Amino acid sequence: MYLRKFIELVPPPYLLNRCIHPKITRSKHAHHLNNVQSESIKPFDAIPGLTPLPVLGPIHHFLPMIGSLGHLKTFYDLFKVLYENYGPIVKLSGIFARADMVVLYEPEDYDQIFREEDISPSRPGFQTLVYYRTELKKTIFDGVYGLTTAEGAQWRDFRTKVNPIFLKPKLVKLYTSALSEIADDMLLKFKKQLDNKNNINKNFDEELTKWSLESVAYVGLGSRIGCFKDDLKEDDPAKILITCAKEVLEYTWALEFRPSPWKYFSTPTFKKLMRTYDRQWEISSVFIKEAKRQISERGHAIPEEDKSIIEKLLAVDEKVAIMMASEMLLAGIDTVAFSVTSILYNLAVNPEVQDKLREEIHSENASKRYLKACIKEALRIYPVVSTNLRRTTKDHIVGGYHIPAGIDIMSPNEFLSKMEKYYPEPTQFIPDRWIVEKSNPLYYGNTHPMVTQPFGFGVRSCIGRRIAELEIEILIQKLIGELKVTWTGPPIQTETKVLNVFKKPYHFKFEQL
Ligand code: HEM
Repeated sequence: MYLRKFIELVPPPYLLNRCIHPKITRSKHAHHLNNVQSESIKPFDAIPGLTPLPVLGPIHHFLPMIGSLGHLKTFYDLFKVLYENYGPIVKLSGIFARADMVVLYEPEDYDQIFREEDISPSRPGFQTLVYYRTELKKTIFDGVYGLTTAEGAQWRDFRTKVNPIFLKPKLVKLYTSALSEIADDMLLKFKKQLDNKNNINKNFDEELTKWSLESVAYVGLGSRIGCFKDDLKEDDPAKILITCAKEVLEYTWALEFRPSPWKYFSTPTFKKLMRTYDRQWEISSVFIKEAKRQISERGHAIPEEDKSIIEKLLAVDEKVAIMMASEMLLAGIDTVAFSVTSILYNLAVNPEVQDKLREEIHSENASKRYLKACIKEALRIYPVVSTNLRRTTKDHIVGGYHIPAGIDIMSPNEFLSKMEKYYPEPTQFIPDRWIVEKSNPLYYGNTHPMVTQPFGFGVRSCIGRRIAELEIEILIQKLIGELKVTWTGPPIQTETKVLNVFKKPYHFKFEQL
């Protein structure tokens, strides 16, 4: 029953193409065109791009062998092929069961839309999670739909409540000592396995995921959850959360980025995903209730500046605290683990950069200037999120075309960040470009500020940025301060599975200094 209701809310792609645009936006569109025709603005339909087949949409372009785009492994490859075939503005209709999309390759063009939309920015979330929160569990969530899935006034209301808590550098810094302890545990794990290179590489992403989960859970759930225990049983809350994080990505990829009829009936994968969200919510609630109990036992008479994120969230509302924990577990595990892998890989294949960083780590220099530059450079070359996204809420005229409301605008940041046009030696890992003087040709400020946006843009940008940066800085300082890292295999490859991921096997070698 729920499902049918949801289908009415979110029509399938071919219906979106046929009815929503013609009926809702085209009327506006036609009116608008009457006004702008004389100014030679081209209509939305004239934007070059993939031609859809009836019912199938443009999926045939992606089919291996017969598709015009071939078998693409990453969003980077997709954006490259589209750019080469169609130029700086490309339309995609009915892909991934979503609304029409337009890729804008000129930073000035998407800058214009992102800015004009930044009062109440809309970014469509995973539709399966939207369904879970707004339909299946509507009565539980009761209007508290989280940052990744809420839109309009509900998003604004939630973000306004949590912004002052997450964006205060002083508050985030309170976590330095706990995050250092967690990084020490990670370092110890690496050190124990130094003699066993195969083991390190086999378990590399799993161990790093445990570290990022342990770190973000400490912030979001208020206690150590014990991811590093040697004998984690299947029913251990830490083990359940590790499994949930993995399953969310796997099932979301299968349901939202591959053809799936989940909107018409509950497929087995869809049911599994709903159960995964249930388990994650239940575990988060248990931890949050425990944190609440401990705080009320201790009493609230401590200085405001010493209060933790969880305490401040609980002061807003218990449901907001659980929802925010759930968001952190969703958005703060793989993103951070991927970014650390990228930094370590780039340091491993650039030993002179690694030496320079180690020198800074061992010095008295507290600015961490070079470390921060290394992180920025790794996020430029390997951003975990390849593209930023906004859904238009009004009409725009961009690049000579009319773009109506309801269109997903994509900025291909990863693709642009690797273009010679924007960065000299774009595929080289050169952290210095983030710190050299203006007169130096490498100076990052020579490029448009919208080209590289690893944490997104404006008021809807990543709320966990400061936490992520702190976690990464602490871990990299510890690892590079004590270990030498090299890479002994062919260049690392990425693929896109919702987020960018590195392909296995890994070829890291760590040595004690
Ligand atoms: C290196 C690590 C990370 C990267 C590269 C990253 C990147 C991003 C990006 C690109 C967005 C979309 C922003 C936009 O649309 O403008 C985003 C949103 C978000 N991120 Fe992160 N993120 C990271 C870590 C984290 C962490 C650790 C947390 C939680 C503590 C987190 C929580 C969120 C949330 C809740 C949103 C949705 C914000 C909203 O819609 O208001 N992220 N992130």
